[in-house]
Amino acid sequence: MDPELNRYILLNEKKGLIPGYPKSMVDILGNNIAAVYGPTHKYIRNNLLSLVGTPLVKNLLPKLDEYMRILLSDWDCKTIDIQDKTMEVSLIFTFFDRINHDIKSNVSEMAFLVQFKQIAEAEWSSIYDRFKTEFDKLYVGTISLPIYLPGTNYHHGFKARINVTKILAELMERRRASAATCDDMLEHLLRDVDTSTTYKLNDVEIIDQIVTILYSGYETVSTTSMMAVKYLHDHPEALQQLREENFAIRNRKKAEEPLDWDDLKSMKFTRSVVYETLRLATVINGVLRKTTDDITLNGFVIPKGWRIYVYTREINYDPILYPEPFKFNPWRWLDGKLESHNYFLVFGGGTRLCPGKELGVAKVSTFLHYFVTTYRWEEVGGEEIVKFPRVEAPNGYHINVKKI
Ligand code: HEM
Repeated sequence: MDPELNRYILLNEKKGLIPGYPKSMVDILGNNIAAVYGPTHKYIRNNLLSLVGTPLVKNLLPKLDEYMRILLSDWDCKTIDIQDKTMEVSLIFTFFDRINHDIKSNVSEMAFLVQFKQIAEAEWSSIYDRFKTEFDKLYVGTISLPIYLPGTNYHHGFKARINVTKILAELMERRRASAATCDDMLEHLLRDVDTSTTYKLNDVEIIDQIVTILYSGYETVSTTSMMAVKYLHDHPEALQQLREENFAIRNRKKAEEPLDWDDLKSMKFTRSVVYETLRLATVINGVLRKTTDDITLNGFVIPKGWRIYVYTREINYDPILYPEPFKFNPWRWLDGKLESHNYFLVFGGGTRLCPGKELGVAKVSTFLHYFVTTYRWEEVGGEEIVKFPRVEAPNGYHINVKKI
């Protein structure tokens, strides 16, 4: 829990502190970015950065904006399980770039499904169903005990990984056979659009990258979006300021005009709300490392092959860094100093600093932009939200939504 030691470990992978994720995760996620180190990690990471890194957020914003409008367009006078809905926020636009405007009227469709149908036409809806079912099993399998017996989550997850691979391989085959070009991540991976990357990924690596992107951005973005709604509900003064900031942007734009990069950069209070939510409702409690040799840390010898849980959660509640640490106070982030603090490890650090950081913040911010400028809401009430060991609403988080 020592912030200095945690930071040292994150910054010193080269000294033999490599990722040490559990067997279930490695077996099911494959030889992905979290399982590799050294030069292999470098090229896999560079490729990922070319798909989801900060400079890309600028290009991805118009689509993100469009999908978010669609996702939020039919919530009026409904009771929404925000936990369920924000899952869709996290999945938005991983694969597919175009939206079929004809199906906008059927907007209760999940954003992911909308994208699937659009790209793949008639037969894709069946692929979507298969994919989502398998992906959910895969997800649960990665956090299970690695006991390969029929009926266990690990066994289901293992099988699901085989099926996900099969579905993605089919998808790639079709895309390669198609003469049409798309402007999405899959296209980028297949056609090697990025000429700055000298290393060309093989098909197995491409599939690993797709699974990694879906996996890493899934719970992080959705839980943060849900918790931001919760904190804003409980703190009307913060909601008021957030609304003012976002209405000011809407008022200087035409109704259908999407958010652009300058808007996003100007949303300082929105960003502060996202950061304060990430701090208070810690989605990733820590990261795992493994020693490649005996190593001395703070006077203790950690033997070769031991795992270290770099537990970063408690740093978020350090009263010296964050006075009144359990108070939701987005204003503490406004001057930007805390974001660059040495002990701000919400997105990890060193060579593994989250490559999807700005994309994740952009997704939650765009969601909040449209949510608070379109709707007001009340909690149905009586539902519990647990913050440890996982942030979740065991029975959902239901709100009654009305157009402003
Ligand atoms: C907004 C919420 C997010 C949080 C709090 C978060 C947090 C983190 C943390 C703590 C790590 C470090 C893991 C380690 O050191 O082993 C990490 C790595 C990573 N994140 Fe995120 N993340 C978020 C969003 C995303 C999104 C949206 C994506 C992708 C679209 C993404 C992709 C990744 C990948 C691929 C890695 C591995 C990097 C590497 O090993 O080099 N993350 N993230």
